[in-house]
Amino acid sequence: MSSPSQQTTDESPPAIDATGLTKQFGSTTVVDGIDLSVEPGTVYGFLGPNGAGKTTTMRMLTTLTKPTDGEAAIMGAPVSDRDGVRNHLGYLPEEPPVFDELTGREQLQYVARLRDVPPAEADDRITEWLERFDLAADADRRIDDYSKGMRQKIGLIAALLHEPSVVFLDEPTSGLDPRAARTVLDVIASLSDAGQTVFLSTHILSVVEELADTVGVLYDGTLVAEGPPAELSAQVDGDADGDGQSTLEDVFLAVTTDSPAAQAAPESTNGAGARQPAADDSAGR
Ligand SMILES: Nc1ncnc2c1ncn2[C@@H]1O[C@H](COP(=O)(O)OP(=O)(O)OP(=O)(O)O)[C@@H](O)[C@H]1O
Repeated sequence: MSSPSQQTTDESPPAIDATGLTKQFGSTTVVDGIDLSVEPGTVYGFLGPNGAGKTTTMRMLTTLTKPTDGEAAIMGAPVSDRDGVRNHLGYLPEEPPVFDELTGREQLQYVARLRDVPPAEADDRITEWLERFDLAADADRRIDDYSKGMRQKIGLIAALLHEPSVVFLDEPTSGLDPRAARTVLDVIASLSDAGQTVFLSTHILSVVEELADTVGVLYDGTLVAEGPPAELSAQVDGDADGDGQSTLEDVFLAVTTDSPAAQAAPESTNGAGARQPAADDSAGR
């Protein structure tokens, strides 16, 4: 997690800055005017039920999908300027894009070239990352023969290889064994310690509780709660999962339902405003 010295100063723009970010597919609005401001060097945990719009939001922030409305910038560079923003960001999507016919090492060398990492430097970094993720012995096998977890590791290394300022990770521990998952969590913590910003979407609340400086909960395309995890948990009025204490799970359950339990939603602690979902929010979805 971040130290106070890594917080944004007047001179530096937020690592991620979005205003009114909106995406419609046809007549359906799947991301509905969200505002985000993520400080450099912090970890932002992005939560929400299946279909809430998390991936769509990340695709807009990583230039892969054009917003229907609103604006976003990464390290001050607008996402509409794809070339300007490209080297600032790394993205691990849910399904890492890899070429089955390449070896793991070739795939990473290819990504390094695309990202303008000098070849000698790239080789050193690739060797280091492969060792860190216990992939060195398999580096020269074709990805075709890799397990899901091995592909995931390659995707993660590919997102980090050019040392981007802002990294977007969609379910980074998906398919990983506990040791590899622990390595990923340690890597995320060390990225943040080094001043890189991590935007982390996951359904694993313990990961967010451990790593996130700020949590945002998306529900039906709207940011319904935002703040430091401990503060959100402390504010939730209830124990929705019945375990005797308020946790991030209680927050999640309270703010991602149209039921009266949503009345227990916490106040946002940094300005997004906790929202009570309206009964017709899911209309047309
Ligand atoms: N290209 C598309 N065309 C039409 N609808 C889409 C498209 N991409 C996503 N959607 C819809 O947008 C909504 C949000 O999808 P999204 O993948 O962003 O959700 P998510 O929060 O990432 O979900 P999950 O947790 O299941 O990964 C869903 O209803 C989905 O069906």
